Amino acid sequence: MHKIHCLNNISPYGTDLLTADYELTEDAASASGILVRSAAMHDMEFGDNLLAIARAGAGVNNIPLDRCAEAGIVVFNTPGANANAVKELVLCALLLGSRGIVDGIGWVRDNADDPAVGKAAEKAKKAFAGHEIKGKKLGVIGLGAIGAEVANAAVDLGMDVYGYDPYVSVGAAWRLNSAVHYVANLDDIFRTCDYITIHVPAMESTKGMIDAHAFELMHDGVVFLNFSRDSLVNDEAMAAALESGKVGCYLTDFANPAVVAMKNAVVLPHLGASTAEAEDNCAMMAVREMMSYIETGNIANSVNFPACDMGPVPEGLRRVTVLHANVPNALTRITEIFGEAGVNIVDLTNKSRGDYAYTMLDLDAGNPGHPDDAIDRLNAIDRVFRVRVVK
Ligand SMILES: NC(=O)c1ccc[n+]([C@@H]2O[C@H](COP(=O)([O-])OP(=O)(O)OC[C@H]3O[C@@H](n4cnc5c(N)ncnc54)[C@H](O)[C@@H]3O)[C@@H](O)[C@H]2O)c1
Ligand SMILES: O=C(O)CC[C@@H](O)C(=O)O
Repeated sequence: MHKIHCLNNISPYGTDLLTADYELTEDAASASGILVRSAAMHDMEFGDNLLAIARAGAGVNNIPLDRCAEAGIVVFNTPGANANAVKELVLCALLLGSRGIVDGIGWVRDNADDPAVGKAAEKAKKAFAGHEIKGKKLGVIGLGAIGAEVANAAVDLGMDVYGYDPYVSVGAAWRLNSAVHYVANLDDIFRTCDYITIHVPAMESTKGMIDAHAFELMHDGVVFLNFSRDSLVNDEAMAAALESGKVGCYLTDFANPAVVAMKNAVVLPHLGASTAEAEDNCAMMAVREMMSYIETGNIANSVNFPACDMGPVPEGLRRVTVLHANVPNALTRITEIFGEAGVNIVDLTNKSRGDYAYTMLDLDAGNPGHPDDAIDRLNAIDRVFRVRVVK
């Protein structure tokens, strides 16, 4: 029986997919799998049984990816599963940043007791007039699942769209509307656009990438949208840019003490992926990825180990998997050990990704040799993180 712990509320559409071989547990320390949304895991101790963490969502900055890799824990996310939800909220934010909607709603609330509110509104409304987004220039930083959807939807709304992503995947580039202008230099997005929206992951390399230099290049009154993570924007520089009018409006999904105090900031409580549809999609994808890894060793959509797929375990074979460091000679050591134990390797896949690698081996169970000795010897290899007999 595999025990699964949910660190956050996970849609039952996901947990209902767990078969009779699984049970939910309140005890994270005994779990083989953890399902999580935004809960912070950096200070968490992980149990020895923990094989996988599946993030029902895109961002994985709440999970210590390298520590997990070195403990033999595969971390998954659910790319694209909540992209439409975020895209729709970004479109809403474009309009909130263009028209006096927020202040207008505030005015109506403040005047709710006035019996002549209708007449008063006709006089007051000139204070809340705005601009149309049609024909305006939108810069999209990051053209992954969300950025590409935002860029395409903005083209459909008549915007002139500029996209920047030096690492764009072939799939995402293929999905982009050909009307999106590809920009090779980020500064050109800052210089050109009336609206800028950022859709990149929070990493050391993207921390504070929207800084005083970026604001210096922007148009006066630019509207800036951040539905990715607050660490991407330097709050001090943003506060100064809002104060001077360089940024006309900052729309962010990430409340913190600095942004809630900013003039002309519209702050939402991390609502980007909070739709029933996105929560269901993410939960189902996370549970499927985790079950597939536990039952077959196949890895899809991991963020710390390479994708690797040998299909279901063939009848009559035994599958062993090895999570290890991406170092010279690792594969030779692994195959040598099985050879010396008299175990025939019928099929094998080895993939690497950055510092980490994964080897899957299907072994001849009819002529088993001494597989237990082999497993002990594999476990003793330096920089082997986990050896698992899947079946
Ligand atoms: N507000 C929310 O509720 C919510 C929901 C989902 C995702 N997010 C955030 O949005 C981010 C993006 O999500 P996604 O699903 O589009 O992810 P994704 O992985 O599909 O796309 C990210 C894109 O950013 C690009 N990129 C990386 N570094 C870059 C850089 N320095 N400059 C320009 N581009 C860069 C990558 O090449 C990739 O194409 C997530 O990492 C997460 O932090 C927020
Ligand atoms: O789980 C959520 O509500 C937010 C998820 C979102 O920030 C993500 O990165 O996918």
